[in-house]
Amino acid sequence: MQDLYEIVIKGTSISCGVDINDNVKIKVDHLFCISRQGIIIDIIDPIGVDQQRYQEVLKEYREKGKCKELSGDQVILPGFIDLHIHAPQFAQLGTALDIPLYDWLNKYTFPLESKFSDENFARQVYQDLVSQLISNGTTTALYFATIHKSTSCLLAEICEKKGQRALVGKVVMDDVNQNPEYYRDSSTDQAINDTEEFIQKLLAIGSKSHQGIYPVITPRFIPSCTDEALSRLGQLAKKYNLYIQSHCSESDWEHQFVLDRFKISDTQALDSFGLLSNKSIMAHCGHLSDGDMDLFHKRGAAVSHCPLSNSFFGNAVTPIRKLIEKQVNIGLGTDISGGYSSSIYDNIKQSVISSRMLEDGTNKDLLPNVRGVPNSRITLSQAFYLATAGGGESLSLPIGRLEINYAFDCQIIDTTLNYLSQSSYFGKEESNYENLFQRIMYLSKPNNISEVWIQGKLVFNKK
Ligand SMILES: Nc1nc2[nH]cnc2c(=O)[nH]1
Repeated sequence: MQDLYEIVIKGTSISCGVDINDNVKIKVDHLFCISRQGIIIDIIDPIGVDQQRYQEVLKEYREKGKCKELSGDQVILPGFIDLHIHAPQFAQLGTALDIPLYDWLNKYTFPLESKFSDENFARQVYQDLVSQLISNGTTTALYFATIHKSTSCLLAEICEKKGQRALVGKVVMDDVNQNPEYYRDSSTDQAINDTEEFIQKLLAIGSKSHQGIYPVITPRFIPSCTDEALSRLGQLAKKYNLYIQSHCSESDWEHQFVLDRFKISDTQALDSFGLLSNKSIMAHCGHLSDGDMDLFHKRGAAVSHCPLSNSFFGNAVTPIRKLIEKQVNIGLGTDISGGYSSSIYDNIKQSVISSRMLEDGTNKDLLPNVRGVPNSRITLSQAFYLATAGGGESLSLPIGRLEINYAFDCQIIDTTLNYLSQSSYFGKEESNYENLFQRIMYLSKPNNISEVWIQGKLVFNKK
């Protein structure tokens, strides 16, 4: 007879609470029981009513050699969900952040992305990127590829092989007046036909994958697309019930461009083309009006908050606390390479810092009472929520929480490196886990991540 569980993991987890305003939830030395499909189907507490079952399951799975027991110096965190990555831009990560968005796109980014017609080049960059993201604890990734159909499929295949859950879009840029000749779809028809072929290929890859691979409708942003492409992409999204991603009100320039072209906001324009749905994830959104936020909420659309990138290109701090209060779905994104880091940890930190600067204001020459925007700060556990459960809710997938019926996507943190643990100073009482959580968020380095699991499979092992 088949075992009930494929594997049992014994260890201590830190995961977010039910609500974004709750503190993190700590489960000390629990048994996480994982099905063959990679789903957490049972979590057993060593104390209380489950005590006897705990001992029985522990004994049984130890004997079967199917129990993995973490040490007291290891902690399980949910894997991170990165809701905004430009995969080709990994090749220029950490460079070229010296000029505004429009110039950056034309001077550095479009020339780089145009090279992804070359399959060998694309393979090298995409393999390095996916490996690095996984080792950074990113278990689900929402990617923009490039305009090239075949290497966009290649990115999905690489994710599938490496075991990362991925949502991938072939980028559409068809407006001859807005995109350089060397890097644009050759016509609107071709952009749409390539997108439809790409969707079918990804649906086929996804149907065979263990962890999930999904196609995404990807108009780069309104400035790069014709009205016809935008409306046909909206129709394709509806026909196949697909995810949609784009940029929305990212900078003064982009926000104003759409206002000038349509006399309505970016949010309203995306909506008018059928591109704002409960499967839409829009990057940045730093310049949304209150009405735009209400429309996001009404449609169930999500914001991918990219605080590092926004510090360079956003011209403003995205008011995340206000979006939370308006019950808009929000997750975090690295925005490689508008953000210089491929780590969601760095974006958790920056989201807290940016929100504090928004609240306090930045110009010392103004009086404190007019310097900032009151009630704008978010807490560290709210930022962690965005990186985990918030990402899962944005994608409507059962990911981002270490709870029953969620995928077992996790990162195992070694707290002995980089002085994360304070137990040698203060003892090992449970009350220190809240501090440990904060130190993991603020102080950990990539080498603190010793293992990464996606959909119940070990996909990264530092050893
Ligand atoms: N940050 C960012 N914004 C964009 N807007 C359109 N394209 C891009 C891009 O590649 N990065």
